[in-house]
Amino acid sequence: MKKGFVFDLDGVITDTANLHYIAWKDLAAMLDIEIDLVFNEKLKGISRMDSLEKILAHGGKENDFSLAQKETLAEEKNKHYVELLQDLTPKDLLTGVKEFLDSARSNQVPCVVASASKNAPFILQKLEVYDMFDAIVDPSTLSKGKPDPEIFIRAAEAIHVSPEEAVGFEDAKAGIEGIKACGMFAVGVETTEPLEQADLRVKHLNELSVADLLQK
Ligand SMILES: O=P(O)(O)OC[C@H]1O[C@@H](O)[C@H](O)[C@@H](O)[C@@H]1O
Ligand SMILES: [Mg+2]
Repeated sequence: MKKGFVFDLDGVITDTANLHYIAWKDLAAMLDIEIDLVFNEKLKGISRMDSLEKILAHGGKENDFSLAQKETLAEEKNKHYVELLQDLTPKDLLTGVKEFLDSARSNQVPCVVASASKNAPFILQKLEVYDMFDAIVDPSTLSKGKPDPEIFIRAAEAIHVSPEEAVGFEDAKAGIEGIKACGMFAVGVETTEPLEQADLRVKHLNELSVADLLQK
């Protein structure tokens, strides 16, 4: 029997990958580095600083900046990204998300967000679903990013269930890996990449029933 739901944000609740891409592409261009949509796939689920490191390495500039300079660059990208987030509305919720969260609430299943994004609270407010979650893990308090299971273990703790009693929803391979590494049941929300490691694979949350998942 499952007792709680753990959600990734980007790619599961809403799709902000394209907004991250626009902001990173501009920053990379400023540094004379070109990135494309294929490369952008590598940035899904990983932290802001890890994304910057990957972009710099892609352009052969991994040793060109001090830590302070990299922090300034990451901050600049985030400023642009947050500007792009201003236009987010409840229409940007992915298919079936609102209905699924409503159903979880009516079944009294606690829900928690486990996202690498420091902008998660703001995004959830813009989407008008902030109040549907019992907790949001603060990624700045974590020592390791996905695929490490730390964020999912902390998420389960936040809603007072064990990882084995929780169902995790993820769209990225690294996320599914983290979910499975702590013994959680993994639902893979497949957008671009196949998620073979997931226990259950769907395109949209409207393919799922809360009652069925609780029986897993
Ligand atoms: O820069 P933020 O909002 O803190 O986000 C960190 C990461 O959050 C993840 O959810 C995204 O998939 C990554 O692409 C992003 O880099
Ligand atoms: Mg994601």
